[in-house]
Amino acid sequence: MNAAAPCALSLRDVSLSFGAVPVLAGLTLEVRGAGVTVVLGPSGSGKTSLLRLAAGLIAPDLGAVSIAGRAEDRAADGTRGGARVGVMFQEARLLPWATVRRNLEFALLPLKLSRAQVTARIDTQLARLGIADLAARMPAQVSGGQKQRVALARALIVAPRVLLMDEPFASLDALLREDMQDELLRVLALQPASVVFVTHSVDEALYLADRIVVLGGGKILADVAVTTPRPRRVPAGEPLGDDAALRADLRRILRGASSGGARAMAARGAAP
Ligand SMILES: Nc1ncnc2c1ncn2[C@@H]1O[C@H](COP(=O)(O)OP(=O)(O)OP(=O)(O)O)[C@@H](O)[C@H]1O
Repeated sequence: MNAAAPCALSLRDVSLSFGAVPVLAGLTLEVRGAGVTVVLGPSGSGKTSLLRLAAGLIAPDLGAVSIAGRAEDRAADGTRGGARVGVMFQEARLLPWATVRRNLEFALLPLKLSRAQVTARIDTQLARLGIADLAARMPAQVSGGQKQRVALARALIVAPRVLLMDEPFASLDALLREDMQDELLRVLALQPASVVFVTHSVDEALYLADRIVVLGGGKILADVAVTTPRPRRVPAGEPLGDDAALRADLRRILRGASSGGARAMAARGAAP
């Protein structure tokens, strides 16, 4: 994390419960600069809740949440920012009654662009994701993988400073999932953003992350930088080279050994 970069996302002493169910307990997390921060945790550890807090969809019981989305932000083409947070979920959540192009147009509405700017932005984004030929199709006429590409295009088209992604590739088959992971990294090289990416897959975390934050028991159990050079893909089944030890640690901590796992990570030099 670049400590000098402006804060993209900040959760400070955040607590959240649903009725009697405590989910987050005094959690503090800061994300700065461009790069992929993966939030990793077992089912029910509060990953989605953390993302929904970040997106402003729910409010914490205690603590403060702030996210870059300020009106004074300007996109690369000089237009005003408006909603400068992109969100992507496990399901594409496209408007079923609108073409792919119209779906992207709706995402751009808050930016109050001219018609020419809207057209140019959509054409650029569709081309960047290799789906220009889908522009006139309805969501029901595109495949699951294509839908997620459209959803990624829709999230990126506002040139977000922060991109929140909740298991966006979890419903895809293994090969398509790998393609989308590569696609995400490729597009981020063209349009950098602070990405907060939720997953429960250790392999996905190690492939994508610049930083991995492990959630458990309502808190952050481990916070590690992943510095392995990209590309990190290896043939299926083989350990991830330099990351093999980290991978083993992450698996241990996720297996519910929040006590032993956290200590192992700390012993390895991970920031608590
Ligand atoms: N709207 C809600 N009302 C009541 N309880 C909720 C609500 N949303 C989440 N929870 C509960 O909060 C806890 C954390 O849920 P959350 O979805 O954030 O976890 P998660 O780590 O994303 O899980 P998963 O990996 O299974 O998606 C769970 O016990 C869940 O049942």
